[in-house]
Parts: sequence; structure tokens; C-alpha cells
Amino acid sequence: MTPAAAAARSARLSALAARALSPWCPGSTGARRLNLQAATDTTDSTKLKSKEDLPGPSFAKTLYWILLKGYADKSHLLQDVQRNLYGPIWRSRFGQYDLVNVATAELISQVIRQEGRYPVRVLLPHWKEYRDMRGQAYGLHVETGPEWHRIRAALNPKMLKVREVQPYAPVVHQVVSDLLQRIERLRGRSHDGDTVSDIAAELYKFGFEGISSILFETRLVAWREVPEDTLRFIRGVNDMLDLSNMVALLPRWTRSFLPHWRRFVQAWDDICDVAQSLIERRLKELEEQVQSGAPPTGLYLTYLLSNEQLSRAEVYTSITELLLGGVDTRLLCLSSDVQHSLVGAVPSVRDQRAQDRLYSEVVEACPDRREPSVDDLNQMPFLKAVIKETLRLYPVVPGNGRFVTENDLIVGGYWFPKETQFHLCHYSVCHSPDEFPDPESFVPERWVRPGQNTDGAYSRALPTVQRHHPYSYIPFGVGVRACVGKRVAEMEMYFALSRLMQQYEVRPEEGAPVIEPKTRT
Ligand code: HEM
Repeated sequence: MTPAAAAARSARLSALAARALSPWCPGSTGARRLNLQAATDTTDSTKLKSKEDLPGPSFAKTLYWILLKGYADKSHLLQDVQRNLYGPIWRSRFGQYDLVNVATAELISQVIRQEGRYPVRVLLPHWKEYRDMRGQAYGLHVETGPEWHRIRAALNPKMLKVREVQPYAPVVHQVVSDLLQRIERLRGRSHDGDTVSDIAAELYKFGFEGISSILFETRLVAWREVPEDTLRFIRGVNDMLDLSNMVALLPRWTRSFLPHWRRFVQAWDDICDVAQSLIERRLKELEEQVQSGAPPTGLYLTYLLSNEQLSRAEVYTSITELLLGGVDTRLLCLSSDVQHSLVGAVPSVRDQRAQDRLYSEVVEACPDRREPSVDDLNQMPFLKAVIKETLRLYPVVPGNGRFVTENDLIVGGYWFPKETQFHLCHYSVCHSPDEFPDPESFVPERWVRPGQNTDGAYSRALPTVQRHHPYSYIPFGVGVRACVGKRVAEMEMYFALSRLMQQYEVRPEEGAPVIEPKTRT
């Protein structure tokens, strides 16, 4: 992993300012073990090695990988290359970036367990600069320390728990219905009148429509044609994330003759403009409701406005950041061949065996194409396994960051001062045969417990089911800084994938998978 790429990735990650806290927390036994270890090491701290002792690539070698070996847009693959050369922990430096890369589940757990009360992924001074320039409030991605915690505490309710997101089910189903109708329309318009190519593009738009419907509590537009604002927002996010790395890497004086800063600002302006007009439209509706004597009804935005924990300016920034996380074109698709979970899941289930099994499960739980309820999802362990396996193979966030500001750390027998930037190499760990046998194969069964409504024979053939290290698979992160939108994202993916499977088959085609209607009943 090159420093630049890792920094870029972390920056994009931070852009995720928009997706429910993982309910998954590190086991207390593990935490005790680490503290004990740290305490033991500290007593002997003079013997600990430091960052200076870490192996790692030279600047020239990094450039060689990026420029000549073509890793610039697939830097997640470089994690394994570097791990093989330098071992599971190494240092990489590039420009202003100085990163410590960790590429085993155990090392990742050590970093996370020492991350403190207010973990930071990566500092984003250029994002802060934009907010200052436009007089905007800071949100989750720019704010740090107790102020970050205050914002996060205000956003967590109605997002973090399965039962808290249940009220969003009807609106998510409406968005899925629109998606299915749109697929039908696109089929009608296609060259053979039957197949939809580039389903991925449709699913990205679904991401935006899904999260905005939840945030604004209603369908903003019926989805006959994708609204221009949606496309503008998605374009803005893409541009902003692309340029974010360059803005961070190039010195300020280059802004006077290179266009990157101007374009970065323009991209942010577009994002904020769309978000602001969506918020204002909803605010107007709420005011009209109140004026007519009706109590204001609604879900997330109404909640944020009514509980008054955040100022109006902070609500604007937070909603914008949540939309960002929901869109996730490359926000969550951090490199060209790493795909968003649902976008990835649809192609993955072109695997006929998995597709047949998924279909049978969905049909059994919801006959006659009935819309699945949240309770029905409990009868669909294979559906959940498909999503998990997709997130393992194509982690939306292949590399996360931690910049621990509160304390020094001991990781892998090395001592690190506070304010060391760590890069957590999730992609490498998710693809490690030490954690997942036959790691490059799509095997959803590895996530289904034997006896859990499953084909027992297959599970028996995989004795390692569930035996990986808990930190080898943390697609939404863990702890207080984990993804705020996890539960929403899961619900969207479960509903969309189950209903797609009720109606369509996915088959591989050069470039992108295509989907076509099911012929079986
Ligand atoms: C498959 C879908 C998604 C995946 C895999 C995902 C993954 C992640 C990950 C790995 C992080 C970083 C966690 C950490 O640093 O420990 C994150 C942060 C975040 N995500 Fe998501 N996310 C998804 C969907 C969403 C959605 C739909 C939203 C919007 C509701 C969202 C909002 C956020 C926000 C706001 C943060 C920043 C939290 C903070 O810094 O306090 N994410 N996400």
C-alpha cells in the first residue's frame, strides 16, 4: 500500500460522512488480554522497537509501483504485495504522509483497542478549509475530540439499532419498487428489449434515493427518470473524492496555476447545494404542517431538528455527510474493481449455485413475490451470507485509518507516539487464506452456521465456518467511530437483493453483468 494511496483511501473513508454504529463490539476478553499485553510491554518500554525500525518502501519504489506498475487506481492490491515484502507491519512515506500499515487481524485489533474515546480516521485539513471558507459548521468528518462525540451522539439514535431503523422499511420498499420499475423500463428500451446492462449504475442511484428518502422521510420524487439533482450530487461526490487526494498532496502554492482546488471547491459547492435544497424543501413542508395545526410528522430529519442537540448549521452539514455515505459511488467504492456491496452482490450471485439457493430461500420466506418484512429477513440467513461474503471479497472500505491522538500505542511489539497515522489493511486480511480458506472464491456458505436453515453438507465441508479472527471482517468498522449507517445500509441491501432475486436472474457478460426476468416461477 503506498502512502499516497492509503492516505487517499483514508480521506475517502472520512468522506463517508454519511452511513449505523456497528453493534458488534470487541469482546471484553480480548480487550483485557490486550491491556495486559500493553501493560507488560510498557514496563519494558526501553526495549521496544520504534517506527524508525519498521521496514518499508523507499519513495522511489512507491513511485515505481504507482506510476509504472499501475497500482494508482487499485492500491488495495498493493497491500498484499507490500505485506509479502515487508511482513505484516510496515511504514510507508510519501510527501507529507507517513503511515504505519498493519495487515493482520490481530494487529488491527491492537490499534482499534487503543484508539481512545475520540478516535480519528485521518485529519482532513482541506475539508476543514472548505467549511471555513463557506462559513459552514463542521460535521463528523472534520470535527475531532469531544465535539465530534457530541455530534455523533446526536446522530446515533434512530440509526444504530435494528429496531430503530425498522420504521424506515416502508420507504425503503418504495425505493426498491421504483428501482424494479426502472429496471423494467430500461429493459424495454434495451437493444434486445430484454436485458439491462450496467445494473451497477442503477444501484448507485438507488443508494442515494434510499438514504435521502430516509433522511427526508418521504419519497422526494417518483423515480421515472433519475432527477438531475441526484446525478449532480453523485457527480459532485465523485469529483470531490478524486480531487481530495490531489488537494491534500499538492502544496498550497500550486493552487494559483493548477485547477484542482477550484474544482474541489466547485464539487463541494454542488454537493452542499443539492443537500441544502433538499433540506429546505423538507423544512418548508414541515412548517406548512405546523401552520395547518397538524403535528410535524417524519423520521430522521424531523428528529434531528426537534431534539435540538445540533444547531441548524450542524444539521445541514450532518445531513450532507449522511447523504455522502449513502451515495457511495467511489466514496465507498474506493478503487476501481472494489464494488459497493449491493453492486457487488448482484454480480456475485451470478454464481448459479448461490443464485439458485438464494432464490429458493427468498421464495420460501416470501411466496408470490411478497415484499419481505424485517421479520422475514430472519428467515433468510443465506441472503445475509451473500451480502457478507460480497463485503469480504469486495470490501467497500478496503483500507481504513486511525490517527490516535490521546495516547501512545504499542502495536506488534513496536512503540508509537500519539498522532501516528495507521492504515488498517482490511482488503489484505479479508483475502488472507489464514483467515478464510480458499479466499478468492465466492462462498457464502462460510457465513451460515450449520443447522441454520442451510445445506448442511456444504457447511460440513467447511469446518472453518465462523472461525476467523473477529477483526478479520469488519466491513463497517467497530467501536464508537464505526459506520453510522450500517443498519440502514443492511436493510437497503437485504430488501433490494431479495426483491431483485424474486424477479430476475443475473448472468455474467463481458464488462458488466446483465439481469433478465426469471423464467421459472
Ligand atoms: C455497504 C454500505 C456501507 C459500508 C460498508 C460502510 C462502511 C463504513 C466504514 C468502514 C466506516 C468507517 C468506520 C470506522 O472508521 O471504524 C464508515 C463510516 C461512516 N459511514 Fe458508512 N458504510 C456503509 C453505508 C453507510 C450509509 C448508508 C450511511 C448513511 C446513513 C453511512 C454513514 C457513515 C458515516 C456518517 C460514517 C462516519 C462515522 C464517524 O466518523 O463517526 N454509511 N462506513
